[in-house]
Amino acid sequence: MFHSSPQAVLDAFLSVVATFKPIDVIDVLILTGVIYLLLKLIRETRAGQLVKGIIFLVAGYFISKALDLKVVSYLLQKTLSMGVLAIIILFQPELRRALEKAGRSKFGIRLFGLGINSNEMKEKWTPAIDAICDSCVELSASCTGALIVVERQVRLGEQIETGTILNATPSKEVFGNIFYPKTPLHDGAVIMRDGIILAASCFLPKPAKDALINKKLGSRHRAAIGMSENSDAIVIVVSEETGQISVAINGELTRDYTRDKLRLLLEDQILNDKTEISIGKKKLFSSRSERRKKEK
Ligand SMILES: Nc1ncnc2c1ncn2[C@@H]1O[C@H](COP(=O)(O)OP(=O)(O)OP(=O)(O)O)[C@@H](O)[C@H]1O
Repeated sequence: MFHSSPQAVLDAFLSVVATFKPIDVIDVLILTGVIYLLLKLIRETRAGQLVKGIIFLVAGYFISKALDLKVVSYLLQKTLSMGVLAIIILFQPELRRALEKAGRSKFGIRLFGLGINSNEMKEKWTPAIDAICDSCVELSASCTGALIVVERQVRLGEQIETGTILNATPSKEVFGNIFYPKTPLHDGAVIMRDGIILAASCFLPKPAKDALINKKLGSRHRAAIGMSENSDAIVIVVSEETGQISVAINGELTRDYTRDKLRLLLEDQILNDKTEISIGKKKLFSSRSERRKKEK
């Protein structure tokens, strides 16, 4: 029987303190970190509703137990024990994104040695950045729609499989040919890896909350937002309608890039490996912040 008198609580507390070892601090810190990440994941996804449902089921289980409702408590117990599997299936995209995010964090990259030496990056990407900037300016002037994905730590094999492998050295002529209307590869996105045009005509994922996005944005811009939400890729869009150059990073689309601003951003992001946009651009759409506002 549990005695909850103040003396019993104090005794229990003192016995915990007496047996506390330095390793327990690490134990507590890890548990705190896991709980913090879970709460963050729940806040940022539709998991919040599910957690409310689980609390409802747990409360129902204890009430039915207390009232000795055998069948109801048996059914609730079985439902709850299957809950873990259901959560994994229902939240597969969110769990996957969270694990990918952990893997591409600075700690994860260092831990698994995935970082690429900066000289190597410069060698591979400097001519590619030139080609992207030159091409975007030309495509913009002729109002030719374009979608260019720069792959970073997260591999985009799933999207690459939907397109056609090219392995081409980037240049404004090659980009011009790919995106020229009515040619076989103009539809879809180009994916670049290690400074090379790896594939063209690739299909990109939709944003998680398509309905919350500015209605003025068409499918090309939405695909750019979706791809940048699902990975750490930089996605460059040239609008067929207005010729405007936009960039999506981390689910946020920023617009009105000139050649110089685009070059600055790409150098900053790719060569200096910045994870956030560092030039002062007005955000047209912020999927995460907008989502949070709507969910409040
Ligand atoms: N999921 C996707 N993955 C890759 N490319 C896509 C995707 N959705 C649309 N596109 C590309 O965008 C084109 C359609 O663009 P749409 O006019 O709907 O978009 P938009 O954002 O209004 O762009 P624009 O300003 O260029 O008109 C398609 O022909 C295709 O090339």
